[in-house]
Amino acid sequence: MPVTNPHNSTADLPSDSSSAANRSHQPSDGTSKVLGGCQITGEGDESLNKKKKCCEQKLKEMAACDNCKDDSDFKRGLHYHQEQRRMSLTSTVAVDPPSSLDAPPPTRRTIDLGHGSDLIYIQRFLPFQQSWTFFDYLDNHIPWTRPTIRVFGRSCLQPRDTCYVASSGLAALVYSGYRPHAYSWDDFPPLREILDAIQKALPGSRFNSLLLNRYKGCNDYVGWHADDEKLYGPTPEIASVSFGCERDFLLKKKKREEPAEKTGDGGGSEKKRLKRSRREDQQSFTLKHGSLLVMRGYTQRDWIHSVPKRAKAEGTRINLTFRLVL
Ligand SMILES: O=C(O)CCC(=O)C(=O)O
Ligand SMILES: [Fe+2]
Repeated sequence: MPVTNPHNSTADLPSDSSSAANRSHQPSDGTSKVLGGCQITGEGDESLNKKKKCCEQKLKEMAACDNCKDDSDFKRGLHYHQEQRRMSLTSTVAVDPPSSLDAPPPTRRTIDLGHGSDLIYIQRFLPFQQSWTFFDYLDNHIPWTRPTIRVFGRSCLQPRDTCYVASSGLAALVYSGYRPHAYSWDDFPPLREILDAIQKALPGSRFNSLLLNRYKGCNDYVGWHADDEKLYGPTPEIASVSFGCERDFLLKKKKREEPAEKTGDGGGSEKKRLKRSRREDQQSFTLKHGSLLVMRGYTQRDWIHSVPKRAKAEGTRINLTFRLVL
């Protein structure tokens, strides 16, 4: 399977032409619930490798496990918000969340992927209610388009809505034969507020462009790709903020050609090594409403990522990826 630049090739193929990798790396939806048309998983903010353990301890350690404890408050608040939205779809969410949502400061997790790649995940990066206000603004004011792109010589509709914002004078972004118009930051003042919050959380980091994606339901997706285009340099930092319906974000290590080790044990230790490496070479997050995920170092060189289709993700999700064009 070719590794692609962000929005071309397999990343944007229609589902009927998705690769085997696209189908085989999707964790089960067994723990999901659907509340008001939006998927809320029963899981915390950790990678799947750790989530199961967290949930097993849930009953024993409710007092000690912040994520489990926070999650139920979060779900209650989300349910509450959706009720309010149902009652007043035109309002810009001027309702207060339950008071138990006020408290905890955002917890930051760093995930070392090895070999100079790492991730930061902050589940509650933006306050819950403010995040719905951003969601409503973005949903209604961004000039979303669903462009026709060219993939392997074929024209197809990109499987999600998109928009691009960039500072003036930067090299143009072109992908899959499509060159998005670069809107100005001044056109959408709330984007600056989000950018300021990111820069405060990541001192020393700089971003001057933003790719926006809107997934309008379970069939919208982004296929496996790396954002490894030359205009971002060798170690791009990409800050990704999510609003609305939770979706899974998968990471998978790019394949390297490695000669098989000869161990003389009938292949037993080789099998163990492969099993271990398969586990270590995948990460999965359920990206929550108001969360921030940052990919850093060599993540784009050594890993690919995707947001696969999810039958139960009926609601709309908006994702913003802030990048620095060098
Ligand atoms: O929607 C997401 O979380 C990821 C989007 C993405 O990978 C991209 O825009 O390059
Ligand atoms: Fe990406």
